[in-house]
Amino acid sequence: MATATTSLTMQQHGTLPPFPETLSHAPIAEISSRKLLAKDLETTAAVWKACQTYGFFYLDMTDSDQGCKLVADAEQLYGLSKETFALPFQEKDKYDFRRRKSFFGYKPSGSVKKTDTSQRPDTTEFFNVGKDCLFDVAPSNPYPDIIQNARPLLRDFCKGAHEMAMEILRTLARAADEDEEIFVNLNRFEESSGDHIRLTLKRPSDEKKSEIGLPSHTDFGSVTILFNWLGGLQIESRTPGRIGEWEYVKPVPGKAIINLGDAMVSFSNGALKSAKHRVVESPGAQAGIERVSVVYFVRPTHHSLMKPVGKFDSGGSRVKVGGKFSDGIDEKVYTAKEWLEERFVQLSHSKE
Ligand SMILES: O=C(O)CCC(=O)C(=O)O
Ligand SMILES: [Fe+2]
Repeated sequence: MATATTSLTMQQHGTLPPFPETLSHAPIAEISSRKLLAKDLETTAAVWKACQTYGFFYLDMTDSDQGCKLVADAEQLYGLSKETFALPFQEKDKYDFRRRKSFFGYKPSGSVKKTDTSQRPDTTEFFNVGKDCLFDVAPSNPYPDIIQNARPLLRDFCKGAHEMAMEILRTLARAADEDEEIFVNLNRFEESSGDHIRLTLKRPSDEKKSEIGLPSHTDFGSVTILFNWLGGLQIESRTPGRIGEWEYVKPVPGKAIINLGDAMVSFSNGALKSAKHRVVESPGAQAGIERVSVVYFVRPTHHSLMKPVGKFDSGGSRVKVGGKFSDGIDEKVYTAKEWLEERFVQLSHSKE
C-alpha cells in the first residue's frame, strides 16, 4: 500500500547519525495506525493500557495511507523548520508570542520556566502555528513569509494529525465502553481551540554552560502527535527497579510518538495519564547536532468544560490536574479557554 511514501520517511533519518545501539530506551507500546483505524480490538486494549501506564506509545504510520501522508508532511516540515529557524533573531523576535499575549508565534530559547532542581535554562526555540489561524476560524496571527508560504502544507498536516488524534480518542472511548464520540465532541476541528503545530529547533548545549533542551513538563491539551529525528526526549521509567528514572524514547523512522495531555486526565478523572517528559542533549554520536521536532497539539475546543465526562463523572471528587496556577482550581469548572489562559500566564516563564 504505502511503499513510495515509506521510503521517503527514511530520508531524513538516513542523513543523521543513529541513536546509540546499546543505550537503553523506554519499551513503549507500538501501535499500528492501520489497526487503529480498523478499530481492531487488541489494538484498542493496547492503546488504553499504554495511556494508563507510560502515557506514551509509538504509532506506526507506515501501514496506512493516512499515516504515510503524515510522515511525508512531517519530513517536509523538518525542512521548513530548518529554514525558519535560520532567520536572523531580529526577524524571529518580531513574532515573540509573549509580547502578543497569544499562544501562537515565536518562543526564543531560554524562556521556559525552569522546573528541574538544577534550574537549567532551555535551549529550544519554537514557532506555534494555530489551527484556527491556518483555517481562518480566527483572524490569523502574523508569521514570517517562510511560514505563510507553507500554509497548504501546514493545513494538510494539521488536518491529517487532527483526524489521527480523533481516532485515538475514539479508541480510548470504546476501550472505556463509552459513546465513541465522547472525547471527540470536546475537540472538534471546526470549532475554535488552542490546537497548533509546533516547529521546534533545539540547538546543541554549550558545554561550558549547564543547559537543558526542555525542562520536565506535562502537555496540557488532549493528544500530542510528535515527530522527532534525534534522541533526547526522555520519559519516566515504568521498569521495576527503575520506576521514575528518566528513560530515553528512541526515535524510530516512520513512527510518531503519541502522548496524552492534562485535558484527558481531567475528562477521564485520572483514569488516563499525562506523563512527565523532558528533552536533554541527544545521546552518543547525535550530540552536538541541531535537533528538529514537528509536533501537533490537540487542545479542547474553547467552550469545552474541563471536568470529567460520561461515566468518569461520578459526582464524587475530581482529580487535581496541572492545578499549579490557582487555588480552588478543583472547585471551579473552567472552560478550556479560561484554563489555557491561566496556564498561559505561567508560560511567560514556563512551558508548554
Ligand atoms: O522535542 C521533543 O521530542 C518533545 C517536545 C515536547 O515535549 C513539547 O514540545 O512539548
Ligand atoms: Fe511536551
